[in-house]
Amino acid sequence: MNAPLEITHPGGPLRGRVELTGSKSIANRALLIRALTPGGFAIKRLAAADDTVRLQRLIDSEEDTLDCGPAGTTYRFLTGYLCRRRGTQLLTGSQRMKERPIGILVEALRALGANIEYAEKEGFPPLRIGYSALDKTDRISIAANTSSQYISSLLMLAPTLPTGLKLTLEGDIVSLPYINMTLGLMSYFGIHHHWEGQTIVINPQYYQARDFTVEADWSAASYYYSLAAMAEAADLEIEGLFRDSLQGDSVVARLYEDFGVATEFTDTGIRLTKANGTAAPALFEHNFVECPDIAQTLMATCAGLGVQGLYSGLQTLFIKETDRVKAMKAELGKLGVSLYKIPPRMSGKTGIQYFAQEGEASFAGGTPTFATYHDHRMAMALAPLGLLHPVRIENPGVVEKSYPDFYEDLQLLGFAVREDSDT
Ligand SMILES: O=C(O)C1=C[C@@H](OP(=O)(O)O)[C@@H](O)[C@H](O)C1
Ligand SMILES: C=C(OP(=O)(O)O)C(=O)O
Repeated sequence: MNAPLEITHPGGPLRGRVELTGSKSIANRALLIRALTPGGFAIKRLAAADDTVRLQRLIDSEEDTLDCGPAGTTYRFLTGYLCRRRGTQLLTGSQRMKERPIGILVEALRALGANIEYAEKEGFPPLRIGYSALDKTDRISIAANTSSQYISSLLMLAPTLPTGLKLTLEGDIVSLPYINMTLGLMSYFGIHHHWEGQTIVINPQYYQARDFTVEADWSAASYYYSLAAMAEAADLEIEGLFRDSLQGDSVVARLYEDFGVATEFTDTGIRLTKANGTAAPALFEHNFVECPDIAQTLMATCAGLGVQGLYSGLQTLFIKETDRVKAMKAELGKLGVSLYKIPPRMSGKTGIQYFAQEGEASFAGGTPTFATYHDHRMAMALAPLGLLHPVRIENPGVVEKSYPDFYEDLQLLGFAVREDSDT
C-alpha cells in the first residue's frame, strides 16, 4: 500500500462498531515472557501488527542476522533476550532504528557481564550479541529518563538470572506505566517483585505457564476518541478493551471527557458517545511523560477543533519512529496551525519544557497531503481530520507497524478510503 489514500466522510453523526486491534505492547511482552517460560503457553488475540509478527519470527529464528525493521520494543526486548541465547547474532533494524539510542541498555547489560559489541556506531544499533551467563553482578543502575523499554527488557530477563536482579532507576522516569505493565504481566505469569525506594528487586524464579488473552490497544483507541471529539455527535462501540487496563494510554478516556466524549464500559469493550453540540474547551493542557504515544492524537484533535494546546513531557518524542514534534509541526503547519517550543524564560522556573499549539485547522488550500515520516502514528493521528474535510495520507502502509486494519476500520464508521494514484 504505497499510493496515497484519500480519506473522506459523508458528514452526519459518527456511528459504528470496531473490533479493535490487540495491544502491541502487551503482545510483545507476552511473546518475550513465553520464550522464557518452560513449556510455553497459548496467547489469544495476538495482533497482526508487524512489530508483533516480527518479534515472534525473530524469537524463533536461528539466522545470523535478525532484522527488527522499525520496531523499537522488538529491538530493545531482543537485546536483553539474545544475551542469554547460545550463539552470536547481529541484531539490526531500519535506518531510523540505527538512529534510536541503545547505549543505556547495552551498558547495563555489560555491567551484568553481557557479550555485546556495536557493529557500526557506538551507542546505536546494529549490535553483535553473543551468549553470556550474565553472572557478573546482580545489582545495577540504569538512567530512566530516555526509554522505559530498556528497563522492561532487563526486568523480563531478571527472574532467569543466576541471582536475580536489583535494578536501580536513576533520574526522572519516563513512560512509567510501561514499566508497571511489564511488572504486572510478570506477576500474571507468577513472578514476584518488590520496590526498595527506586530499586526493583526480582529474585530468581520460574515463569509459570498460563493461557493469556491480549487486551485491545488503548493507543489505537485514541484515534476513535479523536474522531468522536471532532464529530458533531458520535456513538461508537470499540471492542476488546478492559476497564482495569495495564495500559497507561487508557488515560485517553479521562482526557477526552474535556472534549465532551463519554466512555461507558460494556461487557465486551467501550461505548463512546458525544452529544450533539457539546462545546470544545478553549485550552487543553497535559503532561505526556506517561503516555507519549497519544500526544500526536491530542495535537490533531486540538488542531481540528481550534483548541489551544499546552503540552509538556514530550522529551522522548524526538527518538521515536521519527522526531514526532518536528513532524507534527510541519504537518499541522499545512493547516495553518502552529506548534512551538515555549522559551524557558517564559515557562517559569519549573525546569519543564512546554510546547504551545495555536490555531484551528483551515482547509482553504484544498485537500491537504500529509507526510507520514515512516511513523504509523503520524498517519493514524492525522487521518481523523478527514471527518472535517477530505485529507490525503502519504505512504499509508506505515500503519502496518501496529494496526494493519486501521483503514478498513475507518470504513466501518462510514469513511470512504480511496487510493489516490494521481498525486
Ligand atoms: O514498552 C513499550 O511497550 C513502549 C514504551 C514506550 O516507549 P518509551 O519507553 O521509549 O517511551 C512507548 O512509546 C512505546 O510505543 C511502547
Ligand atoms: C514508539 C513506538 O514504538 P516503538 O518504540 O516500539 O518503535 C510507538 O508505537 O509509538
